[in-house]
Amino acid sequence: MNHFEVRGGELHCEDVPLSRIAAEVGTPVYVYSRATFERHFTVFRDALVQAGVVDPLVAYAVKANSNLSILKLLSALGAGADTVSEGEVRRALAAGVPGERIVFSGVGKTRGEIAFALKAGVSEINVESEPELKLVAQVAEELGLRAPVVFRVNPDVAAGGHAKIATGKAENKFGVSFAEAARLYANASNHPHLNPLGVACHIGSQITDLAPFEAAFSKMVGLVESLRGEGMSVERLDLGGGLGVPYFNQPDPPSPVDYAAMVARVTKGLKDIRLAFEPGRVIAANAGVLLASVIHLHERPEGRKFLVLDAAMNDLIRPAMYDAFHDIRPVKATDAAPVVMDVVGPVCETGDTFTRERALPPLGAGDLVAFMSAGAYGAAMASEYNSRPLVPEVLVDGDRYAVIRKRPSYEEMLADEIPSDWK
Ligand SMILES: Cc1ncc(COP(=O)(O)O)c(C=O)c1O
Ligand SMILES: N[C@@H](CCCC[NH3+])C(=O)O
Repeated sequence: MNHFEVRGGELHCEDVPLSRIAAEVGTPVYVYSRATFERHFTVFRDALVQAGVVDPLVAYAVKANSNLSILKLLSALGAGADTVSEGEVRRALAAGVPGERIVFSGVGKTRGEIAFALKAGVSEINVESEPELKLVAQVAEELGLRAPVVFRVNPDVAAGGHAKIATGKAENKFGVSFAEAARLYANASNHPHLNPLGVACHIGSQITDLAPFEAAFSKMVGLVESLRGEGMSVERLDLGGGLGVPYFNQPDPPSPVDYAAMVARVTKGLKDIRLAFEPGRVIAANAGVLLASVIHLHERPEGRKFLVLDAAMNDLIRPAMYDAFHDIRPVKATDAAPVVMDVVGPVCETGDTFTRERALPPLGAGDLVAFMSAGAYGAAMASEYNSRPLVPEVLVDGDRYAVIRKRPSYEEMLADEIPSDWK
């Protein structure tokens, strides 16, 4: 079931023509399908349950798309939240995610953030280094409580994909090294203010092959067994996120069903353990598009064509940052022969190029285009670079839509700045 499809010659999100949103809200704008978000979450969770995983904690990675309305609808389906800052913990709480379904990850949590999360009753603080373990213990002692900690272990597994989003190799900053995990776990077990619950790993993002997951998860299962063998209690194994999504012309990732079957197979020997997952992209990416208007087509006499849009790298940074490919579709379908062009934004950076030499239908000023698969790491990574107001977001539900983050006015954009009165 695809909720972004051409009907009557025009691209729709569910039952709403994208041209209507462009006319009423303006462009650039992110447009999300509620039904797709809900389906993706349900498919992921149900795949695990059907494969035999009992009561998985599916903690949606808030960073992928952190809009409160999105968090609210996932929370209502039973989703937890994987968070990496106090801001994300606050978002999750504000959206109604109960503390016991919140995971707090990240390599540099501050004292204040740890205190906030502990007071909020998060389910696990994923500790990523020895100094952080000490800090969590200190804060827990000051607050007079026992901190639920899970050790994020770096399994030293290469996940493939773009180097900027690989996290599971020893050279990456994430997690305690495999070799020190047992010692730190034992220290925590003997500490009055620490309650070690288990271990976690997250090896990267947009992973399109099961093999690296399987290699990492097998190591984690071995670690749980050896910790238990040394008499330590391990009740949780958090397997992170990272499952890739189809980005049009790229290798098809494994389905959630294949992923779940592998998880069930690799973990089946472990008894009395709760599995947790932190999927982000697989829930959000294909649930959203970035809708933009063509400002003009600039044709050089030598032949190169630049399609200049009103969306730019500040609205969708993935192509500039990771050379990411997003399918670009005209909102009005046409059979006209394609033309080869570069698609660029108005920002003053050469990197503000969404794609080079892409064959697209003829397009000109005022035409609308949609960047597909933009629901994850799109709006969440947007900025105001070049003093462009933060891109708004719209959620579609059947034949209705709601603006779930408005476009700030220029006055609002400037309002937080305090001009100094220095001479
Ligand atoms: C700790 C952690 N968990 C989960 C995720 C979500 O990853 P993805 O969106 O690839 O599922 C990330 C981002 O890669 C992460 O850093
Ligand atoms: N922001 C990245 C994914 C990073 C995942 C965060 N650990 C992307 O758009 O592909």
